[in-house]
Amino acid sequence: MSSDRVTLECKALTKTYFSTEPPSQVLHGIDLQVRTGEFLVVMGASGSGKSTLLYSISGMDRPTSGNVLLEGRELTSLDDTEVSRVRLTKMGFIFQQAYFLSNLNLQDNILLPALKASPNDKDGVVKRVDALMERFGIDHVKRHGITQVSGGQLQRASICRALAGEPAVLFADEPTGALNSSMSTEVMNALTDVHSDGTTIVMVTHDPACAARADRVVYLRDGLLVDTRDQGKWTEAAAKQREDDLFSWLSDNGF
Ligand SMILES: Nc1ncnc2c1ncn2[C@@H]1O[C@H](COP(=O)(O)OP(=O)(O)OP(=O)(O)O)[C@@H](O)[C@H]1O
Repeated sequence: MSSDRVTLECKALTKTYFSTEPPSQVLHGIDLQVRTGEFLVVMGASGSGKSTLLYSISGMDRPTSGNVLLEGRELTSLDDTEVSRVRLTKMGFIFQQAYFLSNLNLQDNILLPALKASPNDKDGVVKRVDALMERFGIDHVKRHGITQVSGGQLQRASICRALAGEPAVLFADEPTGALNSSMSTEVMNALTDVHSDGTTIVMVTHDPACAARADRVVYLRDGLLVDTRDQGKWTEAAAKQREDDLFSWLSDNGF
């Protein structure tokens, strides 16, 4: 359930890639507010700029102009070291491919960033990570290597790692993109759970079934936000209807 407070905001955000000839402007002035506790999904056709938007508002990349504010703090004026610190302590990330170190077991991979963020709170971090792994059903594989678990387990481990530092916002870029449909449901159930705890989530997805879980969906076309859809709270009972409604809204937008 989202509140009236705003956790993340961008204003007049633009992004031009100068590595191409000619340079290509991908974002053309995005204004967006993400409320505290909100689950927001960004959709749009391939190449519309969804990942670029996600990277630009999460400090993974620098926008060309405009402002990004996290909990009221201007990110765009920080230097790279300060941005890295904000990412480590205030943000969690889940990607399509789970990036883990092959020489560490699952638990140590999950612990790594949170221990880096809070080196003086080792006991607290370990306790939190243990609780997360139990909650998301991977405590029995915590000593396994990363090639000894399923894709769904690995992605749930990514969620644990992203939440271990108690982030203000969780960013997910196609978190189910590499999963089959039952693993995808597993992961979306986990994210729905995380959201019901009050975590703010911003997710990019192509999948209407995943997007149907969100409180709100925004539609990006050629680097502009052209439509927004409030969906209210997701329930399993109404899931099919909600997916159908979302699908027709997406079709109207040319998806
Ligand atoms: N680092 C980069 N340098 C130059 N151009 C880029 C770079 N990253 C993305 N682009 C271009 O920017 C445009 C938007 O890409 P982006 O990945 O943000 O779109 P998307 O909506 O997430 O696409 P998809 O759904 O296919 O992942 C594309 O034309 C892409 O080729």
